[in-house]
Amino acid sequence: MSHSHKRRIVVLISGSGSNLQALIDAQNTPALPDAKIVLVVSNRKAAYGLTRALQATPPIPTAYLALQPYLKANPKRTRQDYDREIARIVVEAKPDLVVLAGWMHIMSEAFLDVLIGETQLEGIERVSKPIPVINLHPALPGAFDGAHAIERAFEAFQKGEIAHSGCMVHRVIKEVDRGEPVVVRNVEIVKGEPIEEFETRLHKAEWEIIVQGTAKVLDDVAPLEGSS
Ligand SMILES: Nc1nc2c(c(=O)[nH]1)N[C@@H](CN(C=O)c1ccc(C(=O)N[C@@H](CCC(=O)O)C(=O)O)cc1)CN2
Ligand SMILES: NCC(=O)N[C@@H]1O[C@H](COP(=O)([O-])[O-])[C@@H](O)[C@H]1O
Repeated sequence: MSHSHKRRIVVLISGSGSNLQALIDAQNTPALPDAKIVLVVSNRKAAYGLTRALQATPPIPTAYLALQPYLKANPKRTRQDYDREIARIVVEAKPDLVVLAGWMHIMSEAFLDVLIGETQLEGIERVSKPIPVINLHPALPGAFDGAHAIERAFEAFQKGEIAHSGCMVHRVIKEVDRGEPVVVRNVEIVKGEPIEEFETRLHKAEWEIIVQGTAKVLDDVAPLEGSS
């Protein structure tokens, strides 16, 4: 289907939002044409990424929902109920694409089933076309799945187990960080350097690949008008 209006992106964050900022800055540039971040969702109230969204021009709507307060307020509900609530917030924004940009929460199938139209939530239309979800991960495919990947890769390099590390954007499936890679970038680790220098190098690579990966999947799911 060719595209006549801005392609809609929802971004999920948990922290500083430097990758969200890369996406904000790339909107409607040749790197990310005809694209609009329509909502930023955080599971942490103090996430600076929420501030980045509100300080964007024009400001980007935000939503906040944390797991533990949700369970405390709803003692009969489960983590899956929480994930469905996140899915509701996301789907109501009618995205073409969902980007996990430092979202530090493992999504159960309850979330993914809503996004692919398998589950219909009460009060909202069933998703008619699966909404792709992608994730930015600070390691190479199959290398350091899960949390704290940067530290684990750096430690493995010190032990001589790896020659370099990297980062990737991948599709999100139930199995954490095992979805199909969309963009993969090797990142050098220099012998003797402090982890901070490696981390800085890696984040700079992430800021590039998150835009590339978002543009690539958007072009798959909502091609620009006139594109082949
Ligand atoms: N179903 C999927 N969910 C998520 C994926 C995925 O590929 N499939 N990617 C992750 C992102 N991620 C690494 O890239 C990641 C984030 C968080 C965790 C984790 O262990 N989270 C803990 C809580 C940690 C905390 O609150 O500090 C948890 O969820 O219990 C692992 C990997 C996003 N989700
Ligand atoms: N497993 C997921 C994970 O570790 N994600 C990592 O969180 C950081 C978010 O930074 P940001 O909040 O500045 O964009 C990024 O380094 C991203 O790779």
